[in-house]
Amino acid sequence: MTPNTRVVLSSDHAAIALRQTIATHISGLGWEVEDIGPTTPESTHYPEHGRAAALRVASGDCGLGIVLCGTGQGIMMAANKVQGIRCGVCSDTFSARMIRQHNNANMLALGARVVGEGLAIEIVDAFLASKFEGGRHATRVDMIEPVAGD
Ligand SMILES: O=C(CO)[C@H](O)[C@H](O)COP(=O)(O)O
Repeated sequence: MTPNTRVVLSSDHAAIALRQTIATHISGLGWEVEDIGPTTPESTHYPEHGRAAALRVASGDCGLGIVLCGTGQGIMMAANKVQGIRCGVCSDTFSARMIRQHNNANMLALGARVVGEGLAIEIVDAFLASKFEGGRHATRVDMIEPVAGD
């Protein structure tokens, strides 16, 4: 099967410039980019943007997603509420590699108020270049299931 090389990007107002820089960068690497905004700097709500990007990945329309907000945390939480999404927030390249290799993450979250542009690009590169290793990690990823709280 041909891998889906389409990557969806979204952010809130805190990360527009970094998101656009990443879009240009990965497009230059040959990835097909779906940048779903926003493009204007008005204050907006990260849950909406996290969900919108996650739905594009969960539907199979995009193979991977990259979402950004001030810390990366809120938009990661929102993305992970969509069934089938495994999104990790990363501030280092080791974690970006591991969330693909061990956790089969299909989305990466970044904090534009946490990491600078150079590091963010390296994190994105590490994420996109890494592949799920399967094996014992597949068993564990399959165990990540929603459960009702008490
Ligand atoms: O990081 C975020 C969520 O995790 C948001 O980007 C942040 O909370 C937005 O803050 P503000 O409205 O003050 O710009």
